[in-house]
Amino acid sequence: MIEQLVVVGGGVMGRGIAYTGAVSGFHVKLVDKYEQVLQSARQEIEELFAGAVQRNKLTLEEAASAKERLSYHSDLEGSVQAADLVIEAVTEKLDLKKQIFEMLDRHAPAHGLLVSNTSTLSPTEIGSFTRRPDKVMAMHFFNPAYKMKLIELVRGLETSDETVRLIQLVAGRMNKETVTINEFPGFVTSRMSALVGNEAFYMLMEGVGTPEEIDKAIKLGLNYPMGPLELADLVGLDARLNNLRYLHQTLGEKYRPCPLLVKYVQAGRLGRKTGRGVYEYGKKE
Ligand SMILES: NC(=O)c1ccc[n+]([C@@H]2O[C@H](COP(=O)([O-])OP(=O)(O)OC[C@H]3O[C@@H](n4cnc5c(N)ncnc54)[C@H](O)[C@@H]3O)[C@@H](O)[C@H]2O)c1
Repeated sequence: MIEQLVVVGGGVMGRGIAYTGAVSGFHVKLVDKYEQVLQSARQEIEELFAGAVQRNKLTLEEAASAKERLSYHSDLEGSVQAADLVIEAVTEKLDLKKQIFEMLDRHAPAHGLLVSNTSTLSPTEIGSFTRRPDKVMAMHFFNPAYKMKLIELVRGLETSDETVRLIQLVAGRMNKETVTINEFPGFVTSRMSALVGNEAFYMLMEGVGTPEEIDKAIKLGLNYPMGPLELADLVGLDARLNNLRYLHQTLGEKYRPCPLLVKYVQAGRLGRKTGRGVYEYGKKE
C-alpha cells in the first residue's frame, strides 16, 4: 500500500501535486532546496485549502486533517527514508534529474517507487540512473495539478507491470483519469502542445493576426479551452523553448523553435511568471 509520498521540487507543479496528494489522504512531504520556495509553496497551499473550504469542496475538518498530513522540508536525503512513492518535480534538466534519482535510489527504501513529472525526458534514461529501473516511470501531471483531470503515465523500457498498477491506483485515489503510454519523445501531450504553440508563434511572426485574434480563433473555432499563446505564457516561454529544443533534437525539423519565441526568451519575456510574455500581466504573478 502506498501511503507515504514525497514530492521533490516545490515549484509550480510540486506544490500542486503535494496539495492533491494530501487532500487525497496520503501523507506528503514536500521538499525543495530553497527555504523561500517552501515558504511560498506553504502560502499558496494555504490559499488552496481556504478556497476549497469556501467553495464547499472540503469541510473545515477535512482541510485540517489534510494540512496535518502535509509537511515541508529542505533535507531530501532524510525526507525519503520512509517513502513509498517519490514524485520528482524539479527543473526540467537531465543532469539535475540524474543527480536527484541517484540520490533517491541511495536513500529511499527498497520497495519505494520513483516517478518523474517530466514533460519530455525519457523515463527509460531516468530509470537507468537507479538500480531499480523496474520501479521508475513518468507520472506527468498538468498545470494546475489539483485541477487538471489527466495524469499521463509513461512506462520506461524496464518499468514493471506491478509499478504501473500501483501508480494507476495512486492516480485513482487522487481522483484523476489516466492514459498509460509507451515512451517516445514528448509523450502524447507535450509533443502536440509544443507543435501547436510553435505554429501559433510562427503565425504571430508572420503577421497573420494579433495574439488576441490567433487565440480567439483557436479557442472558438477549434474548441480549445485556452489559446495556444496564452497557454505558452502560463507554461513559461523558457520551458516551452526548452521542450521544443529537445523535440527538435530528438524528432527533427518539424519542431524547430520559432525565432520569435527564441527572441522573447532572450528578452526575458518568459510569460506570467515575469509579468510579460506574449501578453502583459501588469505585475509578477
Ligand atoms: N509548469 C508546467 O506547466 C509543467 C507541466 C507539467 C510538467 N512539468 C514538469 O514538472 C517539472 C517541474 O516543473 P515546474 O514548472 O514546477 O518548475 P519550477 O521551476 O516551478 O520548480 C522546480 C523546483 O525544483 C526545485 N529544485 C531544483 N533543484 C532542486 C534540488 N536539487 N532539490 C530540491 N528541489 C530542487 C527548485 O527550487 C524549484 O522550486 C519539470 O520536469 C517540468 O517539465 C511542468
